Amino acid sequence: MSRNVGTNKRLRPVFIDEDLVKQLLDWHEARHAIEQAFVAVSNQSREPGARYGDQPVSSQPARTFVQAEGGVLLCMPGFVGQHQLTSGSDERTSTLACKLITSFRKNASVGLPSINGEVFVFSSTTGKLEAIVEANYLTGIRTATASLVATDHLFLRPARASAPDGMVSIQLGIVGCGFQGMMHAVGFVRTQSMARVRTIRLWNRTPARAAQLKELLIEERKKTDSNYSVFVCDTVEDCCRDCDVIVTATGSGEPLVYRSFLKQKVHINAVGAGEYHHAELAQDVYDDCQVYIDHWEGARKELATLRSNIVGEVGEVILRESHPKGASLLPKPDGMSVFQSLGMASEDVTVGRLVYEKHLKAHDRSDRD
Ligand SMILES: NC(=O)C1=CN([C@@H]2O[C@H](COP(=O)(O)OP(=O)(O)OC[C@H]3O[C@@H](n4cnc5c(N)ncnc54)[C@H](O)[C@@H]3O)[C@@H](O)[C@H]2O)C=CC1
Ligand SMILES: O=C(O)C1=NCCCC1
Repeated sequence: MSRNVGTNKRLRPVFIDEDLVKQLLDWHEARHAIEQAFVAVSNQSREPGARYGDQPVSSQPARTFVQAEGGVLLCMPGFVGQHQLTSGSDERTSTLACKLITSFRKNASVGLPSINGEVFVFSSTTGKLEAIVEANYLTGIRTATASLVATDHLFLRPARASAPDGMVSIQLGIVGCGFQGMMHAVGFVRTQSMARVRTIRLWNRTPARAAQLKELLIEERKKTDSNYSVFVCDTVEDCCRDCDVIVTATGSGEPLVYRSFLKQKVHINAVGAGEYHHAELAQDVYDDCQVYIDHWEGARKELATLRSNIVGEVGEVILRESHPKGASLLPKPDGMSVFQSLGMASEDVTVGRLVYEKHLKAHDRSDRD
């Protein structure tokens, strides 16, 4: 009997570590993977007869949380069917994966990231585990990219469409300069075809962390041939002042951003999770904005106490752009929009698959099942 009968050709799954993930993942390809995830989830949310046959579908239950002494373990399984790996390609793939990720807030005191995870990628035909992808950087780039995609579809595209030269420039505010704040700031400066970044305002509870991010963004300015200014702000109010786009990425359990800090028209990506997922913005912000989510299934569970006008999923906004039937879900032209980012398994599924496929391409494809 062949040694592989009853097992499979590859004896062990591929392990793709953080350094490799950083080499393999690119902001533009990640964007396509995240758009596919958003669209797959929203296509699936439609009535079966109203689904688009040319778009991906998904299966993604609400994630589970297991509380431990020092933090929490999240289990995030998902399947995305018939998604495109690269923009414009005819090739489709289906991916089954599960991210296991922990959030241990006090890890900074022992020099570790507070969020640590892995994505397990399975064959969607045999169910065999094919790859384990370290998912700290992956979670950073996928979460920042989800905010970039939401910002583009909800705020920048409409702004570009009404700008005489089709160009938009923004003042960006980053409230919380930890790992996610840093990834979001870098994401905005690396993808300036969406909007030129004019100014970046930074606030962090410990100002030294904002100062560190300022240094990094000054380095990025040279690499990206940009000319934005970067300011470290003493207060959240000062950070938000005159911003067009804001990212909140803290662990705060208390409101940090109030309506009076904000311009009339602003887009906020609310990413951080304190005790619950909508703690960073004050009720007077939620009273006056339109909220967009990544997925209803998760929102029903994790945003159950949110009092606001939830318009719908970002993926449904994207689907209606390309298949213009029915009313537009876009924010009111002079209103405030909030992308309430929970984070969802489908994002890790499509980005995990992208990393794995790029790894196979870069190495020996022949070891594939
Ligand atoms: N929506 C999503 O998909 C994801 C959300 N997250 C959430 O994003 C947040 C940031 O995560 P990371 O940057 O990885 O963590 P990190 O540990 O690198 O940074 C945490 C940040 O929160 C700030 N912070 C903590 N408590 C605060 C308080 N009470 N008031 C003001 N600032 C406070 C810290 O100063 C720091 O800037 C967390 O809440 C995390 O759960 C993380 C990953 C994905
Ligand atoms: O979606 C994720 O990944 C996470 N979301 C909330 C905090 C931990 C990681």
